Amino acid sequence: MTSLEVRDLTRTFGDRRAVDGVSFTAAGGLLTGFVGSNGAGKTTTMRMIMGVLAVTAGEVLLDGAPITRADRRTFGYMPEERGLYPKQPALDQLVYLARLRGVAERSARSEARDLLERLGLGERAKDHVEKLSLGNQQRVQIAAALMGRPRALVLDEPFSGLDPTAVDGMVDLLREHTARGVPVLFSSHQLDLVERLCERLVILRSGQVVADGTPAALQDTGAVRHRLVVADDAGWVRGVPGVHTVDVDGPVALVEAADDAAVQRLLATALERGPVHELSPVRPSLAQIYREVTA
Ligand SMILES: Nc1ncnc2c1ncn2[C@@H]1O[C@H](COP(=O)(O)OP(=O)(O)OP(=O)(O)O)[C@@H](O)[C@H]1O
Repeated sequence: MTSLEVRDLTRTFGDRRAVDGVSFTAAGGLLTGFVGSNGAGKTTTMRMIMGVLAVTAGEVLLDGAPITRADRRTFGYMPEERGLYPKQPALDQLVYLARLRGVAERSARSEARDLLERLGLGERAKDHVEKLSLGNQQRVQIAAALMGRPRALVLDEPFSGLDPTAVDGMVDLLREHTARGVPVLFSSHQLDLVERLCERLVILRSGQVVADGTPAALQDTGAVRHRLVVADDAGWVRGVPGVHTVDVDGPVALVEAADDAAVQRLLATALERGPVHELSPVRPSLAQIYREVTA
């Protein structure tokens, strides 16, 4: 099991702190989602992890020790700026990249064929990259990061531009890597996807970590919400003490209760007024949590 940690990572550009004391761990065997609005500092953090950008302060640790250049060569990295050669066939390019990582020619070729096949590009392996659609170029880029049994994966927006089938293929591949203990850190703006995939989530705002944990733990922090469905208009919930009304839409109300007593008061009041069809706790979606912590 490999663990990748950043500690107090900071990067300034002029007097602007793009990354400001960021600490988190991408644990081995887990998919860690890295989210935050445009300009929050995700790419800058990933570049520092990969050593393509110098750190202003802080450190990157692999299994508890300062990371070395040799360590980084064993990583699979998908940079924000895609780096494929347009005039070279996809297959040759993957083989070349794997050879740079020390993989023998024959196994590199068979691995590249296998990966392209699994990413739906088996028939296009000999096409020049420039002849592929953008989404297919993206698939080749993914294959490039996954070649040669990487020790860790750092992927900047790996899902952008992929169709749902390619997303599923990619997820299966990533899970094979986590199954052998590899830490996978990936950035994304697709919160529904992040919610579906991630065992761990790090949310960045203005260069700082504002949330870090499992999606379930993040969903459990903050006030518990309840959804109430009655027979008639539920506007009366606004008058129940200890209950903050988030939204009322006809007979359906979404509320935040201060404590259990307030929930019971809400239920008692509802029953006095007529039938109650539903009263249930509601976990906030990741999108809601994201909006709250990045607001
Ligand atoms: N080379 C650079 N020179 C100056 N400023 C930079 C440089 N690289 C990044 N920045 C600034 O650092 C901040 C963080 O940018 P970064 O690209 O890391 O954000 P991001 O979270 O990856 O955003 P996005 O979701 O848009 O990709 C931004 O304000 C950006 O303008």
